[in-house]
Amino acid sequence: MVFEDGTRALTGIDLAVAPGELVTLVGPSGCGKTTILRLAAGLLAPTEGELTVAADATTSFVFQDPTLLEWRTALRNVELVGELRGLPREERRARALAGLDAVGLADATAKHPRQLSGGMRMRVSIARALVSEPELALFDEPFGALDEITRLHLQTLLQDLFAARRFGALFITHSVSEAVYLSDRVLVMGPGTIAAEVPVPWEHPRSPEVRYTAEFAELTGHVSRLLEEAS
Ligand SMILES: Nc1ncnc2c1ncn2[C@@H]1O[C@H](COP(=O)(O)OP(=O)(O)OP(=O)(O)O)[C@@H](O)[C@H]1O
Repeated sequence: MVFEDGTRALTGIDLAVAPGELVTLVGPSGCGKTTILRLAAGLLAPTEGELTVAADATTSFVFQDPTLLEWRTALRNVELVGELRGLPREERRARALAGLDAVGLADATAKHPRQLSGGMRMRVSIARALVSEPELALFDEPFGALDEITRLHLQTLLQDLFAARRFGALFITHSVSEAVYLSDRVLVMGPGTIAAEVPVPWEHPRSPEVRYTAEFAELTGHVSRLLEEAS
C-alpha cells in the first residue's frame, strides 16, 4: 500500500480472517495497523495486490473515540444503525434494547452520552457495532483511552460477546495481554509488514482468570519478545 505522497505503508501483507475468528494486530506506532483496518473496511483501496471481503459482508467499526451523537440518548445512538438500514421502528428499537442489555446498559438507555462514563460510552459504541450482526467487526484500539480496571472489564465483556456470537474481527491494540486474552491469533507487526503470527490455544469463552495463569504469562512474554525483535 503506497499513499499519494509516496509513503509506502504496507508491503507483502498476507492476511485472512476466517468467519468467527478474532485476530489481533500489535505493533509499534506507525507500522501500518490502522491502514490494514481501513483497507478491510473499504475506506482505502489497495494500490497493489488483492483484497477480498466476502460478498455482502457487513462490517462495523469501533474506534478509540466512541463517536456517539451527543444529542441522542444511548438507545437512539444504537437505533441509528437500524434507521440507516431502513428497519421498521419496532424492530430497530427491540434490537437496540437487546444490544444495550448485552453490554450491561439496560438501565442507561435514556441517558445522553455526556451522562455516561468513558467505559459506558464505549459499551454503547460496542452495542452499536454489534447490533447489525457484522460478519467482520473492526476495532481500532477501542480500550486505549480507558483506565486499567474499566479496560479489563470491557475485555471480559467483549470476550463473552465474542464467545456467544462469533463474529469475525480484526482488533488493534498496544496491549499484548489484551491481544492474547481476546484473540485466536496475534499478528505481530514490524514496520509495514507482519513479522510473526502467534496462535492462542484456548477455547472461548475464556475466564478472566486465564490472565493470571503461568501459561498466559508465557504467551504474553513470547509475543512481547517478538514485538521487540520486529520493531
Ligand atoms: N493518508 C496518508 N497519507 C500518507 N501517509 C499515510 C497516510 N495514512 C497513514 N500514512 C502513513 O502510513 C504509515 C502507517 O500508518 P498507520 O496509521 O497505519 O500506523 P499505525 O500502526 O496504525 O500507527 P499508530 O499505532 O500510531 O496508530 C505511517 O508511516 C503513516 O505516516
